[in-house]
Amino acid sequence: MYPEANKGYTYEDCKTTADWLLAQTYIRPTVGIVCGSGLGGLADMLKDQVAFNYKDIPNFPQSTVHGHAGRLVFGTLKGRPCVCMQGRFHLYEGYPIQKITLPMRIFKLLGVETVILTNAAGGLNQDFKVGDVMIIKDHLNIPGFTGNNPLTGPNDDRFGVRFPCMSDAYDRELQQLAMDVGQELGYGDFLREGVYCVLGGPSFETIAESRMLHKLGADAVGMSTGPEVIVARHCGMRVFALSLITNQAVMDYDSEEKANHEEVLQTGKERAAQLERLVTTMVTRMEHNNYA
Ligand SMILES: O=P(O)(O)O[C@@H]1C[C@H](O)[C@@H](CO)O1
Ligand code: HPA
Repeated sequence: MYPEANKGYTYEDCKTTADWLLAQTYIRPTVGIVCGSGLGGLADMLKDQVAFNYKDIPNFPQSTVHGHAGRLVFGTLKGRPCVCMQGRFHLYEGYPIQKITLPMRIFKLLGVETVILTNAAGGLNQDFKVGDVMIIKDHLNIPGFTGNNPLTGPNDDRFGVRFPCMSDAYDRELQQLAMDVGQELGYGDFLREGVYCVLGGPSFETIAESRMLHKLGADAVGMSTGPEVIVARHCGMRVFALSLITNQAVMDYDSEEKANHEEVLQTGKERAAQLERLVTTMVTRMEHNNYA
């Protein structure tokens, strides 16, 4: 009925990968972290690291994008066992959507309960500035509008239900925790919240597209995260996600600005330290508050 749709992404395939990883490390992560473009430094915050190159992990895709190292790092953050993807996969790399989201199911089978995702995104909200950090409260999954949803294909009830709810995709307590922690750390001036819009990429948006997405209610636009969130929620993990506003989407025909990946990586470098501190402090507090 769904030719090829589940080939290589079945429960058994995910279990093989998870069991292989569990056999190589004593760390049993309850928090899974995904690093966005230029934000891989988060993985370096982990102590007692056991790291794997994606190419050595059975059934794992390879990173092809500059700024995505392609390593899965196990370790602890202030004593809390974590696993961190230093590099994620995107639709535009040519992988089927089930493949780019496969790591979420492997996280689940490793024992992860809470997933924290970061990404680089273009700002659509005119109040946002480059360097702002947006707590994602919701998303517009544009590939899903045309049927490119990671849950397409036979449903395996061992992961989750056929028709999962997404109105509670982004955990509200974790959003509040991020706000609280951000304020305490003195990040209030650049901490925002908003709606993230996923496109397929790799071309950046035209002016008309950016204007349309803004009118539709998006505050930031990017090329990832939404599909991972859908799969993470399908299998019952709690989700928190952040966008670093690395550039302003061009919305004015008189503008000389041109979106480019170098600017994205540069802004990532400039904000990396604060982003890492925000996430690591949150992880510590999650433990303290029994969040995960
Ligand atoms: O992995 P993320 O979503 O952070 O990567 C963004 C989207 C594109 O891959 C790239 C564009 O510069 O950064
Ligand atoms: O402006 C953008 N558009 C889409 N994806 C992005 N990732 C970083 N910046 C952008």
